[in-house]
Amino acid sequence: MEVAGLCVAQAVVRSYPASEVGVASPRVLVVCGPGNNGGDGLVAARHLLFMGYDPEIYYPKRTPKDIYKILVAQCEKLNVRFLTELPSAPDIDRDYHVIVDAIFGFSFKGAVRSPFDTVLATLVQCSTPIASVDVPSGWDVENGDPNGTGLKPDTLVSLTAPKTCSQLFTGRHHYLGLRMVPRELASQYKLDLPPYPGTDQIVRL
Ligand SMILES: NC(=O)C1=CN([C@@H]2O[C@H](COP(=O)(O)OP(=O)(O)OC[C@H]3O[C@@H](n4cnc5c(N)ncnc54)[C@H](OP(=O)(O)O)[C@@H]3O)[C@@H](O)[C@H]2O)[C@@H](O)CC1
Ligand SMILES: [K+]
Repeated sequence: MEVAGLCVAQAVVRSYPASEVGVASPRVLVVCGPGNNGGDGLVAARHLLFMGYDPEIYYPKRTPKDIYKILVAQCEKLNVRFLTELPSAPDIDRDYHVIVDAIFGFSFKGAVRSPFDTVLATLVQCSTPIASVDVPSGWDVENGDPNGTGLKPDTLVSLTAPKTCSQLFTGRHHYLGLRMVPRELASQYKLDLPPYPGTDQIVRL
């Protein structure tokens, strides 16, 4: 999860460099869900801070497991702000340069339940670019967003290997991250993963 979050932070900085955003510390709204996808978001927020960005976190459903408590405590110690409410779409568009969607990953299924139904309804209305972690939240992991009413991320950070739904991603930036698939596993599952450049943990697809 630590490496996954680092990959996400690197992808955000590459897609939205401060020089292009036009401010010294781009403001990032990191929206976290209750599982490991949300954990990736908590880690990414911390790394974004160290990369000179200005992250804030909305984490409405906290799973009481030590791993998440520790990740929250690390952010709190660094004075990363946790929002008690998700701002409205116009306020998000006014106040943030990027949204990190770390709500659901590959374990999402069925209809979106509260409180994330209203969270996604707000994010869908935003024009701020969205960087989705592993799977655009609300998309079916296999079939994506057949009705075209869900999130339309500008960046997708696929982790380990792109999920089937990533074939339907139409945003500008697609990265693969988590450079730690054993060769035997890649061969067993016939994963045709691209080489990572140099020492990078992400590769642009
Ligand atoms: N190699 C790996 O494994 C690595 C995995 N990594 C990351 O982990 C991600 C997978 O994490 P995961 O398995 O914890 O689940 P995830 O996708 O975050 O969401 C599940 C949570 O969502 C909820 N939920 C589900 N459906 C719902 C619905 N319809 N409506 C509402 N809620 C719903 C459900 O909560 P519940 O409501 O059941 O309490 C559950 O807690 C993966 O995509 C990648 O990002 C990397 O960190 C490192 C390497
Ligand atoms: K996601």
